[in-house]
Amino acid sequence: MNAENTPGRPRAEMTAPMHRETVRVRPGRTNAELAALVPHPAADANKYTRGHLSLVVGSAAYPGAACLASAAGERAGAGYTEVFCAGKSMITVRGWRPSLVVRDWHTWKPERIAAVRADRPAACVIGCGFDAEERALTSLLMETVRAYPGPLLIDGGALTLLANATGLRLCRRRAEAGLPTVLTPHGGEAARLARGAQVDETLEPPALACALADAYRAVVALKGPTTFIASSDGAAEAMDRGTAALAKAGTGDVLAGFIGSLLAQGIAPRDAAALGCALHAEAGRAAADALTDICVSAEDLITYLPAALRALEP
Ligand SMILES: NC(=O)C1=CN([C@@H]2O[C@H](COP(=O)(O)OP(=O)(O)OC[C@H]3O[C@@H](n4cnc5c(N)ncnc54)[C@H](OP(=O)(O)O)[C@@H]3O)[C@@H](O)[C@H]2O)[C@@H](O)CC1
Ligand SMILES: Nc1ncnc2c1ncn2[C@@H]1O[C@H](COP(=O)(O)OP(=O)(O)O)[C@@H](O)[C@H]1O
Repeated sequence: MNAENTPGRPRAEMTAPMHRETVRVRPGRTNAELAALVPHPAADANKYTRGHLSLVVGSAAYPGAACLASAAGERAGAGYTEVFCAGKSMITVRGWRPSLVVRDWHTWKPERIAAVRADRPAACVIGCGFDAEERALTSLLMETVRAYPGPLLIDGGALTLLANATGLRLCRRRAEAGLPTVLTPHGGEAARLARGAQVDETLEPPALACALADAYRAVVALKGPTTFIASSDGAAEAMDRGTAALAKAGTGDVLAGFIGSLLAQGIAPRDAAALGCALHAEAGRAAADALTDICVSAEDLITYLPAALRALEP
């Protein structure tokens, strides 16, 4: 890595020519900018004031994704982490971490969640470990997009189920109601979202992130070796702190848990995406320093989150 690319150093904004479109690409944020966003608990905090994170995750096919996302959410600071998963996944999630509150996702009623208040922040993560072939999950997703009254992060198989005219309309309706949505696609999921919104899926990643953000009226973190974070202002923020050690199954589920937890603690959606992605990348670096870039797995990112937080400190 050359000195210009050292994480945490301020770099200049550039206008990059993109495939068939030009978007502004902003450099990633500095350590000081990110450290200022970290939600340290107030002295009089309780588990409810620290943020209520609901995760609707983990089909019977993928209980591991529920474990990873929810443990990441808890580790990143949410005060009350509640997991709604397939009945068959419950025993796995409970056994993995007893501090998680685990329920059958048939009991998930997004419309019964009280409106999110500044002194009782909350957020929902949906889709990690969704099996997109399981069509019954479409109604669970669409009902959540329609009725969840706070910030909502959509990841994994739910992105595939969202990529159609109904998903597009419901996301736009959330934006009109002032409810933030964050989408965290990898390259394959981004292409599906693009097809669902009649966006050109061959755009270069920064332009694609911006186009998806505009179409779905959402904050989009398009993941890859460099992750591009966009909202509908036409600029993409480049987060290039990562390492190839992160290229293993399950690391995206951990990222969804980190960002969801920051949303649940009241951080604004674009800031939560920027801070969550940077912490995830720094955790990958710290884990690779200790374990080598060969041996890191998704669970290690949860273990190394404290090192990532310290890496941002001035
Ligand atoms: N432990 C667990 O329980 C885990 C559970 N998980 C859960 O599994 C569910 C399915 O998610 P998934 O990502 O495994 O598969 P899916 O999105 O159906 O398709 C993948 C296809 O997309 C394409 N593709 C193109 N670019 C790509 C890119 N950059 N990165 C990746 N793929 C890219 C590529 O197609 P190709 O280019 O080969 O044609 C590839 O074949 C989801 O709910 C997730 O949360 C996982 O998180 C793992 C740990
Ligand atoms: N070569 C790489 N360099 C840096 N980060 C990477 C690299 N490959 C993958 N990542 C990161 O790892 C994560 C993978 O997420 P994802 O593909 O959704 O995994 P999964 O679905 O298995 O959980 C993303 O945050 C991505 O940015």
